[in-house]
Amino acid sequence: CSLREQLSSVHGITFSITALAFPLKLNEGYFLKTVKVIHLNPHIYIGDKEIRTSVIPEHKDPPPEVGRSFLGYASFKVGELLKSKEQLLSLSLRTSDGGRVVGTIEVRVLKMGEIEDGDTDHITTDVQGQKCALVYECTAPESVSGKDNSPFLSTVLKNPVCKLYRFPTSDNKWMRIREQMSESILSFHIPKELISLHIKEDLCRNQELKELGELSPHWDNLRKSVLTHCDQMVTMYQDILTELSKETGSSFKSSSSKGEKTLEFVPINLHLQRMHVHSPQLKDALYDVITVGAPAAHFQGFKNGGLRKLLHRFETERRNTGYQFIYYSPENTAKAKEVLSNINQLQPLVATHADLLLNSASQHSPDSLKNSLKMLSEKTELFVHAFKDQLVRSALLALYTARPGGILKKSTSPKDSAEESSPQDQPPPMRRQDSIPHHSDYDEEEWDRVWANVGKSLNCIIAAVDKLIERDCSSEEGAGGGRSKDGEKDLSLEDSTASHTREDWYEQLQPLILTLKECMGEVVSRAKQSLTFVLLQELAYSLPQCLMLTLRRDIVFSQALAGLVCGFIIKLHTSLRDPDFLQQLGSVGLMVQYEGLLSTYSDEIGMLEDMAVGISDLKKVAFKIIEAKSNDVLPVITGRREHYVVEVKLPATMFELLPLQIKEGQLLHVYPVLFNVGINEQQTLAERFGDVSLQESINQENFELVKEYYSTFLEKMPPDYISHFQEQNDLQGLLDNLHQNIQVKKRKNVEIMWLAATICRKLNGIRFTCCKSAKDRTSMSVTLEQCSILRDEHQLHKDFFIRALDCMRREGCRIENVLKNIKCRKYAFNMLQLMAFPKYYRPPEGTYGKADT
Ligand SMILES: O=P(O)(O)O[C@H]1[C@H](O)[C@@H](O)[C@H](O)[C@H](O)[C@@H]1OP(=O)(O)O
Repeated sequence: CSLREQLSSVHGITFSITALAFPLKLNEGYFLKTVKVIHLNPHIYIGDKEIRTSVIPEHKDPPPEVGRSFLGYASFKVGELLKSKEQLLSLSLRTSDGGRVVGTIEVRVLKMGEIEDGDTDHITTDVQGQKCALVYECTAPESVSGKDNSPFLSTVLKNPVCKLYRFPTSDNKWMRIREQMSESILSFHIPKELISLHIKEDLCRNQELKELGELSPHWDNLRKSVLTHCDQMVTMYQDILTELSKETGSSFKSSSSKGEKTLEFVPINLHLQRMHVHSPQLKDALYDVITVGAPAAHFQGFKNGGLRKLLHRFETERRNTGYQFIYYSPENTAKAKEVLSNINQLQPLVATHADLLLNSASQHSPDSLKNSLKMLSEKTELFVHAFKDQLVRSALLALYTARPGGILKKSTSPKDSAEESSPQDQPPPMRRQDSIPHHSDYDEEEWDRVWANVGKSLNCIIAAVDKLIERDCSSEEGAGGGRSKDGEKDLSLEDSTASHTREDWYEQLQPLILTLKECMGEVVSRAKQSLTFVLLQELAYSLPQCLMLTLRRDIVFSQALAGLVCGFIIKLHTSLRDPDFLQQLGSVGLMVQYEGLLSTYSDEIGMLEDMAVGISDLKKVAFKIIEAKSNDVLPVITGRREHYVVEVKLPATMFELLPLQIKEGQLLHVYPVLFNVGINEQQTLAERFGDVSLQESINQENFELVKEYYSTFLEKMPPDYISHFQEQNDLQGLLDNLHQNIQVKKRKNVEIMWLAATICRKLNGIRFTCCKSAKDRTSMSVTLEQCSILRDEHQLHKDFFIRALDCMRREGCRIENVLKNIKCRKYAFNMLQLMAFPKYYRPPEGTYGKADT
């Protein structure tokens, strides 16, 4: 510290000195291990001025072990070092009496990160001797106003840690801050839900593969091999689920467990980080950030990169390798899964409505019959519509050629780029587009006939119902409504007519319903088989690799989804009384903004590649809010890999507050975006010797997504709201600024994160901050964000900005987070690392150091 103070007064040279003070070459095990007790005291000169560097404050007596552990002195002139050819001095280390040489020490110039930009006023943000205003712990998680932790939220959030602070405002009043950090049982609940769904989906697909019918030997062998692997995968998912189910009541996976196989689906160190501000003359305000380790497949590792690269490479290879299978584009494969899922849902639905119609017929109730018919017609139309896809036709043909004896006799020229011919028992040639075959003998119209029969039989039912109702009316009129002339009911006549027509209605409709079901069965069986054949192609290429990629994607998605659901529920809960928010939720959807602090160097490249795909996959999720009918308010997930619906349950009193459409089950969408800025020493290396293009393209792509979201927001929210919103917020200005910052290619441009976070908060979105473990860098970032908000929105006294920041980092929730993860109260940074960090991301002295992470 004294060195820093002295150096900072020497203009122009501080940078080199700070850089010099720490990287004394201590990378040999011996030195590293002993440096703490050696008290290596080189004398540093600036010009003629000698500066002592010592770990022992000059005014204090050396601790007793110094005599035993003191190794030696060395001194040098900075000028000499700077002038030296290699920027390196090799010095003899002498005993304290200046006699014996006890070793050598190398001193070299090292330029790191911001230090190079001349930003060297201090290594850490600590202001020595200036304690923060006030901080104390509180056990109960009550809010400043005592309102924001309802029993509902506490069913999801667990083990809160709370800290209270008091900081002065610029007009010398006090603001009170409650910082809260809670873990969530969703960390485990969502992965379990999701894995169960994967098992269900995969079992169903495996069954459909088995039911594909007779295939020619080539395809049959392929199917057998696919089934063997797929069954193994299901077993693996089942084992993981069994293991996870043993973790009853768990709500936290520590950073040190990130590589554990059985916990792979669980997000790392997931927490709600909340700041509740109560400042004089201003409204109370809540600021939430979900902090979580970047969703990534740590157990599988990053040797070959992460999902973004792996998926791209896999798809390119698959497209270019016309070998033993038919190539369907990812879009077509996804469509096949969608149609299959629609069929599986719609067929039983149509069957149910058909039975309800018969039920109405047997009750002889015209109104009920009309209603049942309406429902049946609607569902049957949806059913018919589900098959209206060229893919079903081409898949039928492909399957036809794969049946025994179904060899292609001649190829026709492709109708469009998505349909080319492909001989089946021999490897097809290389092709870049979908290689769907054609067959001259194939009767395409047969499918049309089968398909049209569903519509035709529905029409028959409609006509029959109309006729029955018509006849019923006229017979009632003819019979005088069953009344005698004097107005008395002629019971005997009514009874006989009723029993006759009741029997008639049921009997007349029943065969028609049977025909409809048969026609549907025929369509379903053909379409299902053909689309399952498309899925077989997806699995056929590079089988184990394909399944490992699916597993990796499932793992990453599960971690991302757990965080999202947690964020969504908290956001919904805190904004339930805000009608503008609810309107935005229903009509625009919610922006979910992720701040990534990963470096684009070494393993973290792979993590970032995983994270980018995991977050982008969240687009496939929609939320639905339902009324809780019991004490079980945990969310339920339905759907399949291409599309999930998360049902969030709200207690009746809260559910009542929702707009009608949402109460009626409107699907609520989310718009995930990710901005990443690496800040550590690894990022310095990436910038110097590596590649930052991954970060650049992610930021660029996601900026476009934010822009799109904002235009939808402007379009869908009411004009009055928008004009008020625009008066209050210069969102366009922020967007332009963000865009410029993304374009400018400045090193460690943390402005990008601040702007993206501000845009998200202004647009009522959900904030996330992530690094590898959500422990060290994340803690620096969220505390900085909190203090910046206090400064910009709550008039924190400017002299207290750094003190508040240090105070939060030293004594706030985040150091507890570190403790909770690694059982040690130290951020896992060393001096060298911190020198590379942007200034405001450095924790105070004494809070960081070697930690066994
Ligand atoms: O929470 P993180 O910032 O991902 O923790 C890092 C830390 O930044 C780094 O300095 C340290 O060397 C470790 O790699 C930490 O990661 P762990 O996952 O090991 O906690």
